[in-house]
This record gives sequence, C-alpha cells and structure tokens, in this order.
Amino acid sequence: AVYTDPSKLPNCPYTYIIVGSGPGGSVLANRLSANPNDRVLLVEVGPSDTVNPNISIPFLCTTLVPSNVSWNQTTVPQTGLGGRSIPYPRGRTLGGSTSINYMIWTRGPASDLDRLAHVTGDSGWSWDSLRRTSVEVEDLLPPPDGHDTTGEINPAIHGSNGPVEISVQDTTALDSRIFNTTTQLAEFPFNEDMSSGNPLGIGWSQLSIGGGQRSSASVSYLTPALSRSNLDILVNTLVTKVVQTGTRGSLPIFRGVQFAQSASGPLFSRNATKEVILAAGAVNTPQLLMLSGIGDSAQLSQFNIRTVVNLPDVGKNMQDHALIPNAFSVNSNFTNDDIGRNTTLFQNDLAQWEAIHTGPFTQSIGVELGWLRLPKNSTIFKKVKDPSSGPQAPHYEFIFVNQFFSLADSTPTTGRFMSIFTNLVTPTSRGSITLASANPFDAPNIDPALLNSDFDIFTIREAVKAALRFVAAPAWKDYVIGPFGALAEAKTDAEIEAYARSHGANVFHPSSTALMSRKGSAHGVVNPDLRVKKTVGLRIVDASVLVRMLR
Ligand SMILES: Cc1cc2nc3c(=O)[nH]c(=O)nc-3n(C[C@H](O)[C@H](O)[C@H](O)COP(=O)(O)OP(=O)(O)OC[C@H]3O[C@@H](n4cnc5c(N)ncnc54)[C@H](O)[C@@H]3O)c2cc1C
Repeated sequence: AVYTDPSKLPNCPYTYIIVGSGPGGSVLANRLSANPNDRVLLVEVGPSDTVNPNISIPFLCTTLVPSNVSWNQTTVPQTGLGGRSIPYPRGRTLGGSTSINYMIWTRGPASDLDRLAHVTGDSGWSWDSLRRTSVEVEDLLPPPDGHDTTGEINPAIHGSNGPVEISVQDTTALDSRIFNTTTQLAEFPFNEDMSSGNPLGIGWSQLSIGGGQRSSASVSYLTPALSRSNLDILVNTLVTKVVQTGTRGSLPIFRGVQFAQSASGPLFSRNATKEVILAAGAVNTPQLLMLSGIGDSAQLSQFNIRTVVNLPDVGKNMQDHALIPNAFSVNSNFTNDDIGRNTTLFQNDLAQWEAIHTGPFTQSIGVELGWLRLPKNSTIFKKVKDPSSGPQAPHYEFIFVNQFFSLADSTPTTGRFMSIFTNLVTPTSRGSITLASANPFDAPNIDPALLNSDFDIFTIREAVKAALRFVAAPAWKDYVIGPFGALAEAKTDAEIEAYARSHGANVFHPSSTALMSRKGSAHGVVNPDLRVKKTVGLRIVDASVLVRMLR
C-alpha cells in the first residue's frame, strides 16, 4: 500500500528498508517483495507520480524541470562554465529521475562494463554477465505510428517480455537527412543498433516509451507490485539519517532509519531486520551518508557530526556529462517549435495523445543519436591518456532534436530550428557533493565540475566542430540555413570554447559519489556487492556507486 503519513505505517517489522524510488529503489522494492516471507518498506521524499499528468506524456518531459516532481536545486558556481551556477534537476517522485528523464534507453559500450568488472575485480559487472539481464528487462514494442522499423533497430538483441517497454520514435523530417549524411561523410558511419555493445556511429534512438507513454521505473516495477501485502511505500517523507543499531565485531551495524516530513515536524524511526538499502541517487546518497556519520571525518567535524565510519571518498569523484545545445535555423514548414507556439496545435496534439496515445506527444526530444570518438591523432592525447574504456567507446555524443531547445537561452518566438546537443561522455574533471549544513532538509553543495579540465574543453570543442561538419553534408543543403545565435559567431577554436563555457549546461547524469572498489581496498565507499565498507547491514544501489558514469 502507499502511505502519505508516517504515523499510519503498520507497526510491523520490515526485513528491508529502501531509501529512494529511482531505478535502483523501484527494482529492488519489486524483486525483494516477490518473496512473501520478507516485508519491504520503500521511503520516497517526493509525491506519488500521479500528481503530475505530464510525466506519462513523452513530449512534455521538458515541462518537468523545474516542477513539483523534481529537485529544483542549483550547482555551486562552475569555473568551467564561466562562473555560472546552473539548475541541477533530478526526479523527486516515485520512479525518481526515470519519471522526469528524456527516456533515451542505451546500454553503452561493452568495454565500459568490462572496465568496471576489471577495476572492481568482480566479473559479475562485465558485459557478458549483464547482457542477459539487460535483455530480460526490455519489452520491445512497435513505435506509436506503427512504421516498419527494419534497419532502425535489431530486434534479435532486445527483449520482448520484460517490464520496461521500449521503442524507437515515430518518423520525422530529420530521419532521411541524418541517414543520408552517414552515406556522405565517412566520419559519421551508420549504426543500426547502438545497444549491441558497440554504440559508435549514428543511429535511431531507443526510448523507454511503450504504447506512446513513458515507461518509468515506477510504472515498470512499482505499479505491478502495489497489490502485494508485504510492500509498503511511504511518500512525501525524507529519510534524514541512517542509524547505527549495534555492532558486529568491530563493525557498526546500520539497520535503522529516521525520517520526517518537514524540518520542524515529528521524527519517526524504523529498523530493518536484514538491510537498509540506499537508492537516493548520486547527490542525496552521499549527503545522507555524511549526515549519518559516514564520510570524511575532517569534513564531518566541521558540522559537529560524530564520525562513525571514516570513509574519505564519500561525496568525492563526482562526474556528470556537460551538454552544449547547438541550434541551427532550418528551412521547413513545420518543426516541433510550432507546437510550442500554437495553442490550437498544442491542444489538438494533446487531445490526440489523450484519446489514442499517438501523434507528436508520443515523442521525446531525442530523435536520433550519435556516439563518436576523437581522432587517434588528436593533439590532446599527447598530454592526456585516453579516458575512454576502449576503441569502441565514444568520447562524445550527438542528440538530434527537431526544435530549438536550450537550457541557457530563451526560446525564440519566431523561426524554425533543429538542435544537435553535443555531450561530453568521458569527462576527466571530478567534482564533489559536500554538506552545506547539518540540516537534512538543506541542499548540499553540488559541484559537478563541468568542463573543468583540458581534456573536457578540448573534447567538447571538437564535438561542436563535428556537429558543424555534420550539417555541412550535402544532405542538409536545402534544409539547414545556418548556425543560430552565439554558435553563428563562434568561428575560431578559442571562440568555440568561449561559446561552450557560456552556453554549456549538463545532461543530468550525476554519478560516482560513493564509488565501488575492490573488496578490501581502502579506497572507495562500497564493495562490488554494493555493501558499504566497514559497516554491516547497509548497501547502496544507485548511480553513486559507478566508478565512471556509464553512457
Ligand atoms: C531531466 C533529466 C533527463 C535525463 N535524461 C535521461 C535519458 O534520456 N536517458 C538516460 O539514460 N538517463 C537520463 N537521465 C538520467 C537518469 O534518469 C538517472 O541517471 C537515473 O535515474 C539515476 O538513478 P538513481 O537511482 O541514481 O537516482 P534517481 O533516479 O535520481 O532516484 C533517487 C530517488 O531518491 C529520492 N530521494 C533522495 N533522497 C532521499 C531521501 N533522503 N529520502 C527519501 N527519498 C530520497 C529522490 O527523490 C529520487 O526519487 C536524465 C535525468 C534527468 C534529471
């Protein structure tokens, strides 16, 4: 059952208590409650995902940031972005960020997972080990417009029975031009299916959309488990601390949690008989660890927090993907810009979606994707070792968008556009999450350190130049009028770097703030089985454990 009031929770022992309902929390709530002998409590600070109808509608994903279902926080000033603080949204509702994200579904390169297995000394994290699981979670469905997807995705490598519904997008005006470019410019080869383990090239996006609706972790994993009498979900409630409940040998046992609905409201507490599982995401998990006395003792003492476990890597090593939203004016009678400007069109498209779940509102913003590498002879490699996981792993990404979309500039009131987002997917900059106060209701200091290294600024600059080369192909001759706004003024390398710093944002992939390392290693926060080092009864199951962000 779903509870909104902590005082109404049944007075029963819980086997597992899960903090946060993002992909990690939702999947575990489902899998653990499948055993009727175990009782599971899932605590989520945000409201139910039914409070915002736009969550289900793929095209309206951009309205969810900021909103009543997202953390509306900002970064500390970013040196790499010219000192700007930028919005730092994450999902704050059932399903976590999968309820507000852009739904691009991608497995990444095999070498990313193989590197994770190597670094952690646990072959369970390898591509071969996880490939079967990644197929089992999928249910590949036809696109909403029912078009023949032959050549756009390889069904043989996807699942057809899993809980997460996936599909490719409806066709758009960009498709044939993008595809034709891959035959005209050798540097941009076509890739029929980027989920094969080798994502390099240009291909159709796969999305966690089924039957025209978002397939979030909540829809896929919580909804089917809601009728189980051994699963309780408590919403609108912040876990403020994990609590030591005893010791085993010299190790503290952390099987307790405290939670509250406001800073001044009553504090509640419950214990798990087996484990507390943190799935609060790469910003909130390290914050919660530190508030609980697990972290760098020097930092904790600044806030008068008693150190229970000194783990200096908590909150360190933060990574995220910088994004530059490059806009191009296009010669077209219709782009998705029209939907945003024309109320009648908007209402008609919305009505179509509500009636039969077809039409433009079934689409997310990313039509096609590109995963690309810097050339081997790039000058940066004289100074910096290639940070990618192997020759089939990209350094940067293209996301093709059939409209103007910028997180830095306001949307023009006239004109039609195409955008190519260029995203840096192998950053070498490392940021941090640190406490700003000992009050769990305060935001921590969020520092993703975007574009903060020579490699990062070099790569994003080269990515922007690659996007300019892409639209210079003959396929775009009658369509692209030219770069728009500040991009049109950026000609030299130095100008493109300045443009990247003044217009850069992020693509909301925080990770690695409670990173995994080999069992027994003093470095890191969790072991490869995701148990928090030097503790008993506490695990982390979210993006904070990844040594490097996967794609
Ligand atoms: C706008 C946006 C667009 C994105 N687009 C894509 C995309 O297209 N494709 C893609 O693969 N990825 C995308 N992502 C990223 C992806 O959604 C995340 O990487 C992923 O959801 C991270 O999962 P997580 O479990 O680490 O954290 P989250 O999904 O953020 O879940 C954490 C949950 O824990 C809750 N929580 C936090 N602290 C507490 C607490 N103390 N007590 C109780 N509950 C708590 C939060 O409210 C949240 O619900 C996007 C993200 C955003 C924000």
